[in-house]
Amino acid sequence: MLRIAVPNKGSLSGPAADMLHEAGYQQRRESKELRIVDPENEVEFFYLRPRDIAIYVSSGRLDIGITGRDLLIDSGANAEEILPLGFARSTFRYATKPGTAKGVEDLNGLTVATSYEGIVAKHLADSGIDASVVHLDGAVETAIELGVAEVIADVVETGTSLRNAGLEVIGEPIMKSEAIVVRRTGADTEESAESKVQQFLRRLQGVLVARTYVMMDYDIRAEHLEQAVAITPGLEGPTVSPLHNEGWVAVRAMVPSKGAQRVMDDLYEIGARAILTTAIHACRL
Ligand SMILES: Nc1ncnc2c1ncn2[C@@H]1O[C@H](COP(=O)(O)OP(=O)(O)OP(=O)(O)O)[C@@H](O)[C@H]1O
Ligand SMILES: O=P(O)(O)OC[C@H]1O[C@H](OP(=O)(O)OP(=O)(O)O)[C@H](O)[C@@H]1O
Ligand SMILES: [Mg+2]
Repeated sequence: MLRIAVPNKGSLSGPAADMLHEAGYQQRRESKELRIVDPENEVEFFYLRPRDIAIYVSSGRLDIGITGRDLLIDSGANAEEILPLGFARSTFRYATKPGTAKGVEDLNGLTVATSYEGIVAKHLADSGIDASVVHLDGAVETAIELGVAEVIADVVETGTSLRNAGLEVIGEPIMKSEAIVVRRTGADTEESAESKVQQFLRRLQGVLVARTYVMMDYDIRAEHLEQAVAITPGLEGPTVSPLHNEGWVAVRAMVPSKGAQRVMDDLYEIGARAILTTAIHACRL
């Protein structure tokens, strides 16, 4: 049975459960459940604090886990990213009251409050900056107002929390994060478990593709086919079938959903008609 760690709370929890559900896995019915078995798929899910997941996985007790890239790096655990999942995207940045500092080079002698001590201590050391780091559990934006630090380093998505606290980002982002699948570094799983891991990853990749592509069908005169194929190259090449109406062909290709309307406009311009897009519910590439 494959043992998988899933975030139990926070920004990662809901989207991770949705993705697993879309991939055909059973998920817990209520948020107090700590583990569930999905016997049909031979998988056991453990609902753990996102911050702890890389540590459990690195211990070898759990095969894989879903966590944030920033949390993995912060933990310093012996685990590696094996698949980015495209949700819970954020940046990790320094911020201060306007006028305190312009960049990381101005942080010497200051105190930085953060929940991500591992990332910050390493970044300061790598930048040759001698600053103190104070660890807080969350809501670090308030630390400056309350005099605990002059600088914070935190997750920034929309920037709303920073604006509300009257803070502004300084310097370049320390890192970009998103939800990821992690696995113990150098895990030498036995063959049957390895094939289960690969099947799990293929299912999640299928969800990612289904979320980012649509299926496009259209009819076009054969003499414009090459132009049309250049617009909709598909993944391995589009399917082209003859139409009963002589001189016309039907084309079917996967197209990134972002920009699908523009693709339809371009196809129409070169003479394509009956252009349809349909959602993809699941796929294996
Ligand atoms: N506003 C946000 N937008 C996108 N991702 C976020 C946001 N806040 C946190 N994350 C991501 O969520 C992960 C942190 O999860 P964690 O559960 O520890 O914090 P949280 O989502 O802030 O929840 P909590 O309410 O418990 O603080 C990190 O990978 C982080 O980058
Ligand atoms: O840029 P924004 O869109 O405002 O998002 C970033 C904020 O979201 C998270 O906080 P959360 O609400 O989880 O509270 P926390 O600080 O207690 O973790 C994160 O720690 C930032 O504070
Ligand atoms: Mg938080």
